Amino acid sequence: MNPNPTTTTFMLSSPSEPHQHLELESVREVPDSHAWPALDDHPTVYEPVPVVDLAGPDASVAHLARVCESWGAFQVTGHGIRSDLLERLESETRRLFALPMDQKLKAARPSNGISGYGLARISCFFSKLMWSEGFTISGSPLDHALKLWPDADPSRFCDVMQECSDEMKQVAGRVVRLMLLSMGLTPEEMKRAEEGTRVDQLSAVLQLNSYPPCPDPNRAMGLAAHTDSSLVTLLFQSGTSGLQLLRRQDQHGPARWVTVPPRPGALIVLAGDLLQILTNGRYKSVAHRAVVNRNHHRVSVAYICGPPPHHKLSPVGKAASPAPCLAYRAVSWADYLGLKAELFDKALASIMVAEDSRGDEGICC
Ligand SMILES: C=C1C[C@]23C[C@@]1(O)CC[C@H]2[C@@]12CCC[C@@](C)(C(=O)O1)[C@H]2[C@@H]3C(=O)O
Ligand SMILES: O=C(O)CCC(=O)C(=O)O
Ligand SMILES: [Fe+2]
Repeated sequence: MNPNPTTTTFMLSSPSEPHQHLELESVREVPDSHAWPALDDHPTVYEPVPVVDLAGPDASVAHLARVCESWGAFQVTGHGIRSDLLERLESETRRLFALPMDQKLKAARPSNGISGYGLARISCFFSKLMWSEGFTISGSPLDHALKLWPDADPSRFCDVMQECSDEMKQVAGRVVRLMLLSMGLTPEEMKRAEEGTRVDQLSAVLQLNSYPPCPDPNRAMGLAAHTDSSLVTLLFQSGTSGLQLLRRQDQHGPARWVTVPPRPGALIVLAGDLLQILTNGRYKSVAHRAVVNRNHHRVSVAYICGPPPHHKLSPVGKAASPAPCLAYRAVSWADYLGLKAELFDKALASIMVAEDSRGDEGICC
């Protein structure tokens, strides 16, 4: 599957690209720099996205295994994160993106850095710019808050971001554990799978996304199709739809985009590439994208979480059919991010163990 039909090898030349930091909200017409040629690459269909209630019987491992295998994503309720905290998360995210561009640029992400304000990192793989802005928080949000609001109390922003990260970590830890339990691993395999993936070990970045209203939504792309590099991503979306999952009913069936409708209080779980590696290809990462709309300013916040950056994750359990053996070599999140930055949607394939060399390496199961 190539979730990125418009991917090119074209790299945007430099940060001085003239339209890179457009104030999108004041643009009356989609400029050529932001006009995407092929948005209808697959049909968009309605299909109810599975819901897993962490506080109810839905959280059964058998149900979860089916959902992970056939969707790689679900809405999660009963997670215990208070709705007033999620409301504050949304309003602080909106407050950040409502700042004037020159203020946001004071907290710009350095060219080789992780944290700060800027275009989606995947932008360099596409010839067109996306109709969105992003802000990545890795570690403490304090330095960012001081740059964004030099004359105001930073705690208003920092407390919400910190509290949300802490709560989302707990939810992510529970979800990852349930996913591993749902694989029916041997006790030995389970022990190995839990190394680096227990709740107290998880590390994460918080990605704030903003999608201003767009005068011609059929020609613009909010965030192009991609998979996250995480074990799992927990996504909060505001009351406007925009997130779409690329779904295939079976391996050879046609792909289509399925919209994830906003569900008050729910978070969305997206399986990431590291989950695909850890589960030996059984639970595949889900390709997703964000589309834009004419009237509403949508925001979303992704808690992108994985093992400690330098922990080497290796596959557990039998490889998903048809591959009979170990499918991926062990890799750390830090190294995998390097591959992703270079190879984008070819990163997973680059760490696959070639079928004919599996036996020679003594790693055939
Ligand atoms: C830890 C990370 C995951 C991420 C790259 C990053 O270093 C920080 C931002 C993350 C993000 C968020 C938007 C989508 C995405 C593909 C991107 O371009 O930046 C993800 C990256 C990822 O999951 O690989
Ligand atoms: O805004 C969305 O719905 C998707 C965001 C996303 O995919 C990401 O931040 O990785
Ligand atoms: Fe994503």
